[in-house]
Amino acid sequence: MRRWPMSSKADAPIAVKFDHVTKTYKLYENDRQRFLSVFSSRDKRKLITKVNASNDLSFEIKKGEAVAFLGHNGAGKSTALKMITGVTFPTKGTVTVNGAVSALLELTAGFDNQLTGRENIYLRGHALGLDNEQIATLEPKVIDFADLGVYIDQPVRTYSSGMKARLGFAFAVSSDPEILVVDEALSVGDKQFQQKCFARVREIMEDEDVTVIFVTHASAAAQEFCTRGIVLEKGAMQFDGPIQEAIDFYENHG
Ligand SMILES: Nc1ncnc2c1ncn2[C@@H]1O[C@H](COP(=O)(O)OP(=O)(O)OP(=O)(O)O)[C@@H](O)[C@H]1O
Repeated sequence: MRRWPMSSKADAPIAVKFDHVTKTYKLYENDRQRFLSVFSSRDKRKLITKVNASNDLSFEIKKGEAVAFLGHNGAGKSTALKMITGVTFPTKGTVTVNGAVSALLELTAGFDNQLTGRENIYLRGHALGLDNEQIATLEPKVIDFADLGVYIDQPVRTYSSGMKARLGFAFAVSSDPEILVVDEALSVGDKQFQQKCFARVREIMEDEDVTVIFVTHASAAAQEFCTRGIVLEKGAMQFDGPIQEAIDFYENHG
Protein backbone atom coordinates (compact mmCIF):
# COMPACT_ATOMS: atom_id res chain seq x y z
CA MET A 1 0.00 0.00 0.00
CA ARG A 2 1.17 3.51 -0.82
CA ARG A 3 2.14 5.95 1.89
CA TRP A 4 2.18 9.62 1.29
CA PRO A 5 4.20 12.09 3.30
CA MET A 6 2.90 15.49 2.21
CA SER A 7 5.99 17.23 0.89
CA SER A 8 5.21 20.82 1.94
CA LYS A 9 4.68 19.70 5.54
CA ALA A 10 7.38 17.04 5.59
CA ASP A 11 9.57 19.01 8.00
CA ALA A 12 6.75 20.12 10.27
CA PRO A 13 6.50 18.58 13.75
CA ILE A 14 4.26 15.56 14.22
CA ALA A 15 0.78 16.34 15.56
CA VAL A 16 -0.64 12.80 15.62
CA LYS A 17 1.11 9.47 15.32
CA PHE A 18 -0.41 5.97 15.26
CA ASP A 19 2.16 3.20 15.70
CA HIS A 20 0.71 -0.25 14.93
CA VAL A 21 -2.55 0.57 16.64
CA THR A 22 -5.17 -2.13 17.08
CA LYS A 23 -8.41 -1.62 18.98
CA THR A 24 -10.33 -4.80 19.70
CA TYR A 25 -13.90 -4.84 20.99
CA LYS A 26 -15.21 -8.02 22.56
CA LEU A 27 -18.83 -8.88 21.91
CA TYR A 28 -20.65 -10.91 24.56
CA GLU A 29 -23.96 -12.74 24.48
CA ASN A 30 -25.45 -10.13 26.81
CA ASP A 31 -24.51 -7.38 29.24
CA ARG A 32 -24.41 -9.81 32.18
CA GLN A 33 -21.68 -11.84 30.47
CA ARG A 34 -19.80 -8.67 29.61
CA PHE A 35 -19.92 -7.63 33.26
CA LEU A 36 -18.85 -11.06 34.55
CA SER A 37 -15.93 -11.16 32.11
CA VAL A 38 -14.36 -8.29 34.05
CA PHE A 39 -13.99 -10.57 37.08
CA SER A 40 -13.29 -13.93 35.51
CA SER A 41 -11.29 -15.06 32.53
CA ARG A 42 -12.34 -18.69 32.99
CA ASP A 43 -15.63 -18.87 31.14
CA LYS A 44 -15.01 -17.75 27.59
CA ARG A 45 -18.06 -19.52 26.14
CA LYS A 46 -20.26 -16.46 26.22
CA LEU A 47 -17.82 -14.38 24.21
CA ILE A 48 -19.42 -14.37 20.77
CA THR A 49 -16.66 -12.70 18.82
CA LYS A 50 -14.01 -10.01 18.73
CA VAL A 51 -14.03 -7.05 16.35
CA ASN A 52 -10.93 -5.13 15.36
CA ALA A 53 -12.33 -1.61 15.01
CA SER A 54 -8.76 -0.50 14.27
CA ASN A 55 -6.40 -3.03 12.74
CA ASP A 56 -2.66 -2.37 12.86
CA LEU A 57 -2.96 1.29 11.89
CA SER A 58 0.26 3.26 11.42
CA PHE A 59 0.44 6.83 10.13
CA GLU A 60 1.77 10.28 10.98
CA ILE A 61 -0.06 13.57 10.62
CA LYS A 62 2.13 16.67 10.56
CA LYS A 63 1.21 19.98 12.19
CA GLY A 64 -0.94 22.04 9.82
CA GLU A 65 -2.13 19.15 7.66
CA ALA A 66 -5.82 18.71 6.85
CA VAL A 67 -6.59 15.00 6.59
CA ALA A 68 -9.89 13.28 5.78
CA PHE A 69 -10.70 9.79 7.05
CA LEU A 70 -12.91 8.14 4.44
CA GLY A 71 -14.75 4.86 4.89
CA HIS A 72 -18.11 3.16 4.91
CA ASN A 73 -20.27 2.54 7.99
CA GLY A 74 -18.31 0.58 10.55
CA ALA A 75 -14.94 1.09 8.80
CA GLY A 76 -13.38 2.35 12.03
CA LYS A 77 -13.33 6.12 11.52
CA SER A 78 -14.95 7.08 14.82
CA THR A 79 -12.80 4.61 16.73
CA ALA A 80 -9.63 6.22 15.33
CA LEU A 81 -10.96 9.67 16.27
CA LYS A 82 -11.87 8.55 19.77
CA MET A 83 -8.29 7.40 20.33
CA ILE A 84 -7.04 10.83 19.19
CA THR A 85 -9.40 12.63 21.57
CA GLY A 86 -8.57 10.21 24.40
CA VAL A 87 -12.11 8.87 24.81
CA THR A 88 -10.86 5.35 24.20
CA PHE A 89 -7.46 3.63 24.17
CA PRO A 90 -5.67 1.15 21.90
CA THR A 91 -5.62 -2.55 22.77
CA LYS A 92 -2.18 -2.76 21.11
CA GLY A 93 0.25 -0.14 19.80
CA THR A 94 0.58 3.53 20.71
CA VAL A 95 -1.20 6.77 19.84
CA THR A 96 0.78 9.99 20.29
CA VAL A 97 -0.92 13.39 20.19
CA ASN A 98 1.06 16.65 20.41
CA GLY A 99 -1.17 19.68 20.95
CA ALA A 100 -4.51 20.71 22.41
CA VAL A 101 -7.33 18.76 20.78
CA SER A 102 -10.78 20.22 20.24
CA ALA A 103 -13.38 17.75 19.08
CA LEU A 104 -16.57 18.51 17.24
CA LEU A 105 -17.94 15.08 18.07
CA GLU A 106 -20.07 14.54 21.11
CA LEU A 107 -20.69 18.17 21.88
CA THR A 108 -23.07 17.83 24.78
CA ALA A 109 -21.28 15.05 26.66
CA GLY A 110 -20.07 16.22 30.05
CA PHE A 111 -22.48 19.09 30.68
CA ASP A 112 -23.96 19.28 34.18
CA ASN A 113 -27.68 19.77 33.67
CA GLN A 114 -28.16 21.44 37.04
CA LEU A 115 -25.63 24.18 36.30
CA THR A 116 -26.29 27.15 34.03
CA GLY A 117 -24.76 27.48 30.57
CA ARG A 118 -22.27 30.02 31.91
CA GLU A 119 -21.27 27.72 34.80
CA ASN A 120 -20.85 24.86 32.35
CA ILE A 121 -18.35 26.94 30.39
CA TYR A 122 -16.24 27.03 33.57
CA LEU A 123 -16.83 23.33 34.24
CA ARG A 124 -15.64 22.36 30.78
CA GLY A 125 -12.75 24.81 30.87
CA HIS A 126 -11.50 23.38 34.18
CA ALA A 127 -11.89 19.84 32.83
CA LEU A 128 -9.54 20.86 30.01
CA GLY A 129 -7.00 22.21 32.48
CA LEU A 130 -7.66 25.93 31.88
CA ASP A 131 -7.43 28.39 34.80
CA ASN A 132 -10.13 30.94 35.72
CA GLU A 133 -8.38 33.75 33.90
CA GLN A 134 -8.15 31.76 30.66
CA ILE A 135 -11.80 30.75 30.92
CA ALA A 136 -12.83 34.35 31.61
CA THR A 137 -11.19 35.34 28.29
CA LEU A 138 -13.03 32.53 26.53
CA GLU A 139 -16.42 33.14 28.16
CA PRO A 140 -17.65 36.15 26.09
CA LYS A 141 -16.59 34.44 22.83
CA VAL A 142 -18.51 31.27 23.73
CA ILE A 143 -21.59 33.22 24.82
CA ASP A 144 -21.53 35.36 21.72
CA PHE A 145 -21.22 32.36 19.39
CA ALA A 146 -23.83 30.22 21.19
CA ASP A 147 -26.29 33.14 21.06
CA LEU A 148 -28.62 31.69 23.69
CA GLY A 149 -29.89 35.01 25.04
CA VAL A 150 -31.12 34.93 28.64
CA TYR A 151 -30.87 31.13 28.68
CA ILE A 152 -27.11 31.33 29.24
CA ASP A 153 -27.90 31.93 32.94
CA GLN A 154 -30.55 29.22 33.14
CA PRO A 155 -29.83 25.59 34.09
CA VAL A 156 -28.86 23.44 31.10
CA ARG A 157 -31.77 21.07 31.94
CA THR A 158 -34.08 23.78 30.57
CA TYR A 159 -32.31 23.76 27.16
CA SER A 160 -33.53 21.99 24.05
CA SER A 161 -31.07 19.47 22.55
CA GLY A 162 -30.23 21.99 19.80
CA MET A 163 -29.43 24.64 22.41
CA LYS A 164 -27.09 22.27 24.25
CA ALA A 165 -25.33 21.45 20.99
CA ARG A 166 -24.92 25.17 20.28
CA LEU A 167 -23.22 25.70 23.61
CA GLY A 168 -20.97 22.66 23.04
CA PHE A 169 -20.04 23.78 19.55
CA ALA A 170 -19.42 27.36 20.68
CA PHE A 171 -17.04 26.10 23.36
CA ALA A 172 -15.18 23.80 20.97
CA VAL A 173 -14.56 26.48 18.35
CA SER A 174 -13.84 29.42 20.65
CA SER A 175 -10.71 28.01 22.20
CA ASP A 176 -8.38 28.31 19.16
CA PRO A 177 -7.56 24.60 18.99
CA GLU A 178 -4.22 23.24 17.75
CA ILE A 179 -5.80 20.01 16.53
CA LEU A 180 -9.42 20.12 15.39
CA VAL A 181 -11.28 16.85 14.99
CA VAL A 182 -14.55 17.16 13.07
CA ASP A 183 -17.18 14.54 12.34
CA GLU A 184 -19.03 15.73 9.29
CA ALA A 185 -22.15 13.85 10.36
CA LEU A 186 -22.44 16.42 13.09
CA SER A 187 -25.51 18.57 12.72
CA VAL A 188 -25.92 21.42 15.12
CA GLY A 189 -29.14 23.34 15.64
CA ASP A 190 -31.12 24.90 12.82
CA LYS A 191 -29.99 25.68 9.30
CA GLN A 192 -28.87 29.20 10.09
CA PHE A 193 -26.72 28.04 12.99
CA GLN A 194 -25.29 25.20 10.88
CA GLN A 195 -24.12 27.73 8.31
CA LYS A 196 -22.49 29.76 11.07
CA CYS A 197 -20.78 26.56 12.31
CA PHE A 198 -19.43 25.68 8.88
CA ALA A 199 -18.16 29.21 8.35
CA ARG A 200 -16.30 29.03 11.67
CA VAL A 201 -14.88 25.56 10.93
CA ARG A 202 -13.69 26.83 7.56
CA GLU A 203 -12.05 29.82 9.26
CA ILE A 204 -10.21 27.53 11.70
CA MET A 205 -9.19 25.23 8.86
CA GLU A 206 -7.72 28.12 6.93
CA ASP A 207 -5.24 28.73 9.75
CA GLU A 208 -2.08 27.03 8.49
CA ASP A 209 -0.96 26.06 11.97
CA VAL A 210 -4.09 24.13 12.87
CA THR A 211 -4.10 20.41 12.19
CA VAL A 212 -7.49 19.21 10.99
CA ILE A 213 -8.82 15.67 11.05
CA PHE A 214 -12.10 15.29 9.27
CA VAL A 215 -14.31 12.22 9.15
CA THR A 216 -16.79 11.78 6.37
CA HIS A 217 -18.65 9.45 4.00
CA ALA A 218 -18.96 12.20 1.43
CA SER A 219 -16.13 12.96 -0.92
CA ALA A 220 -17.21 16.50 -1.80
CA ALA A 221 -16.74 17.74 1.76
CA ALA A 222 -13.39 15.96 2.05
CA GLN A 223 -12.23 17.55 -1.17
CA GLU A 224 -13.24 20.99 -0.02
CA PHE A 225 -11.51 20.87 3.35
CA CYS A 226 -8.60 18.43 3.05
CA THR A 227 -5.42 17.83 1.07
CA ARG A 228 -4.81 14.26 2.17
CA GLY A 229 -7.12 11.27 2.54
CA ILE A 230 -6.84 8.04 4.50
CA VAL A 231 -9.27 5.30 3.45
CA LEU A 232 -10.25 2.77 6.10
CA GLU A 233 -12.04 -0.55 5.70
CA LYS A 234 -12.65 -3.06 8.49
CA GLY A 235 -10.34 -1.05 10.73
CA ALA A 236 -7.38 -1.34 8.35
CA MET A 237 -5.80 1.30 6.16
CA GLN A 238 -6.53 0.80 2.47
CA PHE A 239 -5.02 3.98 1.07
CA ASP A 240 -3.12 7.05 2.26
CA GLY A 241 -2.41 9.82 -0.26
CA PRO A 242 -3.46 13.06 -1.94
CA ILE A 243 -7.16 13.74 -1.42
CA GLN A 244 -8.27 13.29 -5.04
CA GLU A 245 -6.51 9.91 -5.31
CA ALA A 246 -7.96 8.86 -1.98
CA ILE A 247 -11.47 9.78 -3.15
CA ASP A 248 -10.99 7.88 -6.42
CA PHE A 249 -9.81 4.87 -4.45
CA TYR A 250 -12.74 5.10 -2.04
CA GLU A 251 -15.30 5.46 -4.82
CA ASN A 252 -13.85 2.66 -6.95
CA HIS A 253 -13.41 0.15 -4.15
CA GLY A 254 -16.88 0.56 -2.65
N1 LIG B 1 -18.19 0.10 22.00
C1 LIG B 1 -18.18 -0.81 21.03
N2 LIG B 1 -18.39 -2.12 21.31
C2 LIG B 1 -18.37 -3.05 20.35
N3 LIG B 1 -18.12 -2.80 19.05
C3 LIG B 1 -17.90 -1.51 18.70
C4 LIG B 1 -17.92 -0.45 19.66
N4 LIG B 1 -17.65 0.72 19.01
C5 LIG B 1 -17.48 0.41 17.71
N5 LIG B 1 -17.62 -0.93 17.52
C6 LIG B 1 -17.48 -1.65 16.22
O1 LIG B 1 -16.25 -1.27 15.66
C7 LIG B 1 -16.38 -1.13 14.23
C8 LIG B 1 -15.95 0.26 13.81
O2 LIG B 1 -16.89 1.21 14.31
P1 LIG B 1 -16.72 2.80 14.10
O3 LIG B 1 -17.84 3.46 14.85
O4 LIG B 1 -15.35 3.19 14.42
O5 LIG B 1 -16.98 2.94 12.54
P2 LIG B 1 -17.21 4.24 11.63
O6 LIG B 1 -16.33 4.10 10.44
O7 LIG B 1 -17.08 5.46 12.44
O8 LIG B 1 -18.73 4.04 11.19
P3 LIG B 1 -19.89 5.12 10.87
O9 LIG B 1 -19.55 5.74 9.55
O10 LIG B 1 -21.11 4.26 10.76
O11 LIG B 1 -19.97 6.08 12.00
C9 LIG B 1 -17.84 -1.48 13.91
O12 LIG B 1 -17.89 -2.83 13.54
C10 LIG B 1 -18.55 -1.25 15.22
O13 LIG B 1 -19.68 -2.08 15.33
